[in-house]
Amino acid sequence: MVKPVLIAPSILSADFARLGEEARAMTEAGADWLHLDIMDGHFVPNITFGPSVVKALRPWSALPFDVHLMIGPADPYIPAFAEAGADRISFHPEAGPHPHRTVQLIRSLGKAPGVVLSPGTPIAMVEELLGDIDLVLVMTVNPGFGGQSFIESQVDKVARLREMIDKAGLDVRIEIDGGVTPETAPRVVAAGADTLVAGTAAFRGGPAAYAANIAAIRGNG
Ligand SMILES: O=C(CO)[C@H](O)[C@H](O)COP(=O)(O)O
Ligand SMILES: [Co+2]
Repeated sequence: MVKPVLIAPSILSADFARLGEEARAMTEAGADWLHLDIMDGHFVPNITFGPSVVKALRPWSALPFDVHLMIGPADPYIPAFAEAGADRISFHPEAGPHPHRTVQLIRSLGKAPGVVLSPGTPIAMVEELLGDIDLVLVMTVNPGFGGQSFIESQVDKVARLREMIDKAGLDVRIEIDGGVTPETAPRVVAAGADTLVAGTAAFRGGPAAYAANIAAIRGNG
């Protein structure tokens, strides 16, 4: 199933003192979704922000908010992120003992569930959930920080996952997160990805460069 490639800039690389303006600038520059990285200093070795910041950002952009939870446990906080304005909520299956229950919770709140595979996490961790989710987020860096180098071995994982999804006739997006640049993007798209998160490559150069950055990642640069 071929889908148009969507670009989801991660505001992890935005100017945190001007987050609202940054969200608006990325929206006007042609982004498809805004990716919001939630880190708790426990599941990953970094801390970002919580539902109150998601809520504060909501008036600045009408784009879908793609919330990437790097928190453990995730379930107790999911209703607050849904209430704050998340449209899509993805979680790491290692964050709790019952990932299918987490999928059900996200769905019950009217949001699109996604499961995240870290570089060391096998496809088997999502296989039984594929029929119930909207998206698999394949991480091409270890979660926790922006600006890391793309991990090449994950390209083959994307290809295997695409084959599995297509063989089952499922409508599940494959999103890539970490080290996405105009150079790495075409390789993951060729392997079957249809949604690209970009932090560093989307926000470099400041607001005047955002439209060109997005076009370059999309392959129209
Ligand atoms: O989830 C993340 C890190 O855990 C970020 O979304 C990701 O790292 C984006 O940043 P960059 O494009 O700079 O790698
Ligand atoms: Co992310």
